[in-house]
Amino acid sequence: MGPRLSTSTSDAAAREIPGRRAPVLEVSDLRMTFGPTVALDGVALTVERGQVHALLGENGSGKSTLIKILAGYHRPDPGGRVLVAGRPLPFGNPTVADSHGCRFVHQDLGLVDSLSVVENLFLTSGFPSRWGTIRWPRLLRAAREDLARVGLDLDPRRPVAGLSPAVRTGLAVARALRPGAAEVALLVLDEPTATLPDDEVRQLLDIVRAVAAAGTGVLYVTHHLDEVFDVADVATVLRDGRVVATTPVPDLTRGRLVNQLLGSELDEAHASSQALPAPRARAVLKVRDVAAGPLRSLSVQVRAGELVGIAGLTGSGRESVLAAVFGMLRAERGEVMVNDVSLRPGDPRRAIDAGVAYLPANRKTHGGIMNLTGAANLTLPDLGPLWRPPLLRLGEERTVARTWFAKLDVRPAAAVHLPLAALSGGNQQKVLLAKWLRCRPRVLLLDEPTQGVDIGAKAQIHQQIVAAADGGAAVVVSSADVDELVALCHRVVVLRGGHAVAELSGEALSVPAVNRAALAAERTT
Ligand SMILES: Nc1ncnc2c1ncn2[C@@H]1O[C@H](COP(=O)(O)OP(=O)(O)OP(=O)(O)O)[C@@H](O)[C@H]1O
Repeated sequence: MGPRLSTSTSDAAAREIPGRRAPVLEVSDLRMTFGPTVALDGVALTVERGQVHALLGENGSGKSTLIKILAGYHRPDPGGRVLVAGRPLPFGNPTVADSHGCRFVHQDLGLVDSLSVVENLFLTSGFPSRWGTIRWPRLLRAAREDLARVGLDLDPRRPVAGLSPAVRTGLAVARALRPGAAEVALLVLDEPTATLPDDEVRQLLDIVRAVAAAGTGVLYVTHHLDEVFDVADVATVLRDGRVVATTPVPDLTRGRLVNQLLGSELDEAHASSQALPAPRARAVLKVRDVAAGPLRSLSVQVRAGELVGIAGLTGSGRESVLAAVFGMLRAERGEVMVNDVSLRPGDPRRAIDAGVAYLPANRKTHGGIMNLTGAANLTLPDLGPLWRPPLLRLGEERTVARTWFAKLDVRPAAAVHLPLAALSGGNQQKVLLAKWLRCRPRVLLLDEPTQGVDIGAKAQIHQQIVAAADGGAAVVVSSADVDELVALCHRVVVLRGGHAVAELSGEALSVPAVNRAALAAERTT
């Protein structure tokens, strides 16, 4: 399953040394500027066959820009060179990237929920047919082969809608690896585990190992340091568009990796352990017997100044809780009260008027407005203080934005003026969080608040969430990241099978205890 090597003279650069096959990817001197921003500055990187090569870096360090160049989406500044399995890759053409054997699985997996596994597998490549009739037996056989290639034992006729996130990601990988015009030399995975719970991360890492074992080189973008040690052979760290280091993983320690990432030591234990404020007596948010989708029943009360976590595996109902409380997802049953106001199912407007702010997990579909500036996105929900009819005081808006962006370390400094689309993914997340923190909500609902955020910024975000609670907000955080919940919350409600099966606080609150409760077969409360 090696990469096909061209024999044309223009591909003399194929550089076949007898007995040694060219690396699947060789990047040299890659530079990319967006106006005054230097996103990549002389980047060089090599991925060998069968290697898992982790690519890390702070938010805005240039990872996505590099991937977008490989995918043919961006054209870099002149001078850089990319070889795929020894063949020069022409820039700015997604089809050519594909025919050179580069495949990509982005965070947005591009699956169609209403279709089956087999239909999704053939969606992009077309269905084999004879005289206009789809040859289903052949299709199902090929689908089983595709799934087996990534170690997935799955009925291809199943609808995609019911699959867990790890299996969905595996399916997207299987689709990317479908044999096509060129054999797959390089698979690029862009933060594939951003919102996966621990047990699903393990499942996905098995898939990544299986892909590499078959000879494909894998470029694996992540912010999760544990995954580097679990799955990667080599790690390259970018900072401000430059390669800081490329190190074989056996030569790395966690401390050394953090140092490469941040340019300084970060005391992670210290950074994530916050002194939590003392909750007030008054319950601000009262949720009683709410059911919505996989969530069968949840009752919880949250006091002013209190931080409550929601934990649970995929399918436990965790992902539905905050959307149902906010009203974005119509609850089938139950009651939500904010102080004395009763919220209505499916009526987010009423929730906002009652002082509820909700940061959804999916910033692409429910998040910010990509063509508005960072400052405009920040101030959008509450323009009142900036409004002097008939004018919006733009200077004041920028000052407010600068203050908030400094608190959350939004980069670059020009983010205030830049459209949201020009910010890196992690920095977009920080802007959207700042937007709701600024509104000083009575109830703050946060779904995966630090997804895609680097380890340094995560600590800053946690500080600001705690500060919101200190200011009197009742905060509920739903996260697949159990470490985050344990570091940030007074108590954590664990869901399983749509019900709350445990509530852990004080001494009893720990990562193993939450994981045990999430996995335990029986209900413990
Ligand atoms: N379309 C664009 N226009 C202007 N600047 C851009 C554009 N895309 C990226 N940038 C800038 O290039 C730099 C690198 O961004 P990039 O998205 O590559 O970072 P990243 O390492 O992927 O970050 P993250 O971990 O947050 O996803 C950032 O300063 C970003 O603001």
